[in-house]
Amino acid sequence: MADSHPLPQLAIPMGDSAGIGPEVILKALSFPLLKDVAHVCVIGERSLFEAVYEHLQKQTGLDVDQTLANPKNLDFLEVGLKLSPIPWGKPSAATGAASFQCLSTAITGALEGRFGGIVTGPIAKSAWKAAGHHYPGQTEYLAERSQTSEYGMFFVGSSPYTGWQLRTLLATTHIPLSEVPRQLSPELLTMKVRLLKKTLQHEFGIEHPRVAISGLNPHSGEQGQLGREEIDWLIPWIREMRSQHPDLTLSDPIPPDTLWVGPGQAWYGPRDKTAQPTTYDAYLALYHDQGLIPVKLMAFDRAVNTTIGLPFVRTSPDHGTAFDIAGKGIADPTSMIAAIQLAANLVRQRSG
Ligand SMILES: NC(=O)C1=CN([C@@H]2O[C@H](COP(=O)(O)OP(=O)(O)OC[C@H]3O[C@@H](n4cnc5c(N)ncnc54)[C@H](O)[C@@H]3O)[C@@H](O)[C@H]2O)C=CC1
Ligand SMILES: NCC(=O)COP(=O)(O)O
Repeated sequence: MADSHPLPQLAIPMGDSAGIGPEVILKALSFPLLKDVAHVCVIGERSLFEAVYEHLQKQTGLDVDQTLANPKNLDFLEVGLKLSPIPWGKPSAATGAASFQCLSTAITGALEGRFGGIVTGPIAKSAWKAAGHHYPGQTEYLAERSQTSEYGMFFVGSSPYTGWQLRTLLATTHIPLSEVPRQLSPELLTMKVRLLKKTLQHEFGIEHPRVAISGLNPHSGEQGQLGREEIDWLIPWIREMRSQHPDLTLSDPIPPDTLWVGPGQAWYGPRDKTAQPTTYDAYLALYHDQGLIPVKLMAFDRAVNTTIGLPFVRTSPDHGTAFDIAGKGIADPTSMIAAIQLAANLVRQRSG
């Protein structure tokens, strides 16, 4: 397939069919601009998408010609699912098994070179568990299937107000908060910084990246008074990294709250138009919510989650399954559109 088609080849596994995945896929693929960006193959059953299309048409009064792609006009890779009627808002072992099978099929296609990238629909981790698939998320399954030990969860969002791009890597991801200090180590951060530098240089064209590192404790420990990780190993590790990577600028550990003041100003535009916010090319957050609270405050409707370090491109909208609004026709596809655009750009970058 890849040889006969000049556009990047992307697979979109549908995600959990009880959620908004199929809806945001149909909405995103109705954008004519995306036709020139990538060739897309939806992984899931055409009949399921037809049922979603008909439901949204009948139940919500959407002007379907304007807002939804007609499944008749899309390419599907079917995997033999039997999931109708759609269980709106009610994930189960069956929907978990189905979303897992769709992702698995997409990964096989990417590993065989049929797809340059995968744009995942949102899944419910609990439904995967109910189906017997004990992965913390799609990221970890993608890494295992591609035998990738060094990978990272990286979020990218462009401001609609200023055009500034917020890029955030999470050092640890789907683990309990109590585990974070135990899992953080100089070795783990060294790997994450190496991956981040490579990504910024090769995929975002930033030759000498500037990276801000968050402290772990309030006020970055306040000289050990509020926590010792910064003094005991984080600051010595940063010094060592600076000597190993002269082409990279690394900040000291910045207090985890004030770290986000500059990005907030750069995202919304500074109040004082003459003041230049202090910003970095990327932000290394030490745990999931330290990075994702600011990302979602600023960019929930448009940030993209991308897994760096894989042998193929993987992006995803930053939101989840949104079971509370499934089937209502009100899901916003902006993040899915951005995920498709970023995946296409990254595939192009990789193919030179
Ligand atoms: N990449 C993935 O597969 C992800 C999956 N999840 C999964 O999603 C499930 C629900 O997680 P939550 O924390 O509730 O997050 P969520 O993102 O699904 O929903 C949070 C809130 O935002 C709203 N929302 C989300 N996406 C929206 C959209 N496109 N348009 C309009 N409103 C939207 C929802 O209605 C809800 O009120 C969980 O099972 C979680 O594991 C969460 C994040 C990423
Ligand atoms: N909150 C981010 C998230 O849950 C990403 O999940 P996944 O992409 O690993 O499935």
